[in-house]
Amino acid sequence: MDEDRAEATVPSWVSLKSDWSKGRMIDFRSSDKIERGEHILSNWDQSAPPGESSCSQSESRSGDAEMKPKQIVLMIYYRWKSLVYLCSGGDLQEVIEGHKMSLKRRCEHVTEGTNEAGSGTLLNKIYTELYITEGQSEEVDTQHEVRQLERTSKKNIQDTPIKCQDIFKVLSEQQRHIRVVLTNGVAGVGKTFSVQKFSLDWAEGLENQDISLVLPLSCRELNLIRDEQHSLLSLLHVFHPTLQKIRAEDLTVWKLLFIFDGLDESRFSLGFNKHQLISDVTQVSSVEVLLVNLIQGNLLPSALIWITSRPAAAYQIPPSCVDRITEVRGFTDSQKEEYFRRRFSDEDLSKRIISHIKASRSLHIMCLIPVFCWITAIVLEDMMTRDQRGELPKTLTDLYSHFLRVQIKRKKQKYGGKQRPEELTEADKELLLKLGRLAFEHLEKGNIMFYSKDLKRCGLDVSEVSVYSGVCTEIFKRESVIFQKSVYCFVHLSIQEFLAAVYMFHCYTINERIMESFLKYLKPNPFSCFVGLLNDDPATSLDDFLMRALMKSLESKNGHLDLFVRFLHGLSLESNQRILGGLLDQMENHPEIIQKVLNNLKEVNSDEISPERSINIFHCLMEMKDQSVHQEIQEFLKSEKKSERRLSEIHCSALAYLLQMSEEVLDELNLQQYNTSDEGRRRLIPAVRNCRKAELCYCNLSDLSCGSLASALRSNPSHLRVLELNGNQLKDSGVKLLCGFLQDPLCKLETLRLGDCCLSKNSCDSLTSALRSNPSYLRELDLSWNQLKDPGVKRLCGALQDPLCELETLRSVRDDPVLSQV
Ligand SMILES: Nc1ncnc2c1ncn2[C@@H]1O[C@H](COP(=O)(O)OP(=O)(O)OP(=O)(O)O)[C@@H](O)[C@H]1O
Repeated sequence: MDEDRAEATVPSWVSLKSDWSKGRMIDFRSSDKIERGEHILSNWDQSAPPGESSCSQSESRSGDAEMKPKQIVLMIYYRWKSLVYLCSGGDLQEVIEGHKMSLKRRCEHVTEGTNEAGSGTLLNKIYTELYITEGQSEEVDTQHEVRQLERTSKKNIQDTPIKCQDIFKVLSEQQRHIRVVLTNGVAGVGKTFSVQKFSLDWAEGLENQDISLVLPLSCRELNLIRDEQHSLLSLLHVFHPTLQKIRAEDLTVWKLLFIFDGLDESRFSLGFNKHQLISDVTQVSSVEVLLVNLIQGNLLPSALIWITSRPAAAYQIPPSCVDRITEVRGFTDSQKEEYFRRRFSDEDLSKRIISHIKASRSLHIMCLIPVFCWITAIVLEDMMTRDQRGELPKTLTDLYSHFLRVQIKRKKQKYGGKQRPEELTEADKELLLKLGRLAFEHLEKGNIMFYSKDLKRCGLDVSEVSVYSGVCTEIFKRESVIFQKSVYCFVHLSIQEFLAAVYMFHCYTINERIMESFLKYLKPNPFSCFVGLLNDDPATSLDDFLMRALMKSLESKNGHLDLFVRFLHGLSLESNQRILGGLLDQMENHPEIIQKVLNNLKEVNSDEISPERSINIFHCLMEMKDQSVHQEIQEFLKSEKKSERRLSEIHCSALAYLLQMSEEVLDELNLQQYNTSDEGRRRLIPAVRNCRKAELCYCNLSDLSCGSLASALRSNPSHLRVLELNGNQLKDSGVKLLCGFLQDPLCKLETLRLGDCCLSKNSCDSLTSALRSNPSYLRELDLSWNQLKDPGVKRLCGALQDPLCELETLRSVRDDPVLSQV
């Protein structure tokens, strides 16, 4: 199937186009064509003339009455041009129809793994409506869906749902013309499926027919021409060969929609501040420059742009260029059920699967993200149709181990063999471990796409069907073929992370040297319990190995090894090793060793690690099925005398996790009320995302804590009204990080106390620009006991003159906090 799909991307379009257009008469009187022509004319009523920046687009779209003479002239010119074009018999309709057919062919089948090579499922058969909201409601600094799960299982009542097909529509009177839409969503939440469904509905003539051409351009494919120079026109010719005949002037006449799917996968950097200005579709430049010019509206100012991205990469697009932000949030509870009903034609089976999922809280939460629905469907279908059912998966390692086991079994059933279906042959094992190596080596570098040479380096023979058939079809796939170059990837990032962990665990059991180079770390060991350990010493015991891997993962800034290290801990349990049917050499782990691993996790000293990331230590415990900390925190929450109970650091991570997950918004979080260490208090910071008032005074917080505080605040800005940070060494750098949150229009903070925080005039600058961008909420700002100096305060006062500024009280006196009314 993958090969089919890969071929279908480019070469088939060419043949489709040439076959289709061969010998076909064009009927200029076709009513369809006339309608299309009228459409184009009416579209031009809404579009602005070229040459204006996107960021100022909206003002120029208010209708003819308010247009400047130059705009009217340009508009008449475009109307005339499109009319001449139609009348001169341009094969507009033909090109559009050809493109629609090609797009339909490309989008009507889904590309998720399938065990039957060559057979694809129809998108419309399994496509289930997703929960998409307008606006950004959740944290944007996380890139992995698993971490997102911990936040999105609760819905915010202020969210405004929006249908995928409506994302370019003006839905209320307050809205202006929507030209650039940015759709955020974590991995596997359904962004590509949404793009595919939008394109299919357009190609089938069902939705958005006012758009002349929908032009999807996947960022992972654009990577392939990263080093080449192209004009926008030649770029379209390369990726949409059905459009070979279109000319530069056509592009300026039609209403186009460019879809850039998967910005996070792009390997180019978008320099919005400094770049070559391009307004001509035939002008040659790099892909990134073309993209920036399109987004800014310098190039084809009337073209619509839709960008999808995982949250971690979305920041690359300046908010001023975006007219609408939407977020794919996954499936609601009823959509989850709908998904399983659509997936299985056997109604009884789907009913049983749904009731099993409902009975398991962890599975039910996981199914919020569609890709987990898919994995769960595969695992549960197998378990339900088997005689001995066994225990349902409870942890992620459980689920993924079962998933891999199902793949192994399917292969055996398909190709026969003497062993029991669950057992692996040496060849299978070898192949899976080679894939594991590929997964691991590229995960370390942050790569999710591989070329043939990467496969060869890991001993994988790309020409072998074994890579695509049997055991690997739902694990690994050839994504596309462009310019005769194949690109490969794992069906999902989490599968890459799981196989990478399997491989690393295997290396540990056979004492492979690669493990040593991975586990070597340069920073001084931050773990008090390992102070005596030399960094270069080989990892000998399981506890040492796992602790070093955890340490390595915590060193990563973006958490790209978090899920990997969770899987690694899960795989240390014999029960999970057994599920994998001989892929891992089973280790005899004495209970004392496992206990030591658990104790290490509970005692990790993470002074230098962000509190957000420390929560992963708690997740590692959960993957090892240790419920003790979880239970103790549940008891703590129920207890009357909370301040008397001493909380360890791991307790605080667990508490932070539970508080941020809670349906209820906390009225007040006062860190001083918890009987714990300074580090414990820091680990509670992520809970700020779910409270109205946060008192974090005199907690020895530094600028490092401000980073995680800012990211916690950005996640749910609508709740927090009061933030007190007096007496912490935040410094200017910390305040700068906080101001990133303050200037967000969604931030409704009313009181901010930063007294005695080691601030200088630089903080005044940061606060001034934050107040200028978001002047309407802050009422009280306390800056007393800092070294602000007069020029700093003066600048701040400048911002207060803004008529929109609502600040009522500013404390800024150095010696004595005197209240000054503004
Ligand atoms: N609307 C949907 N209906 C049915 N299944 C879906 C839907 N959306 C997603 N899925 C399932 O989830 C998988 C992942 O979806 P998709 O590739 O669209 O995610 P994504 O958000 O683009 O992820 P990534 O950021 O990793 O590219 C799909 O292969 C499919 O199995």
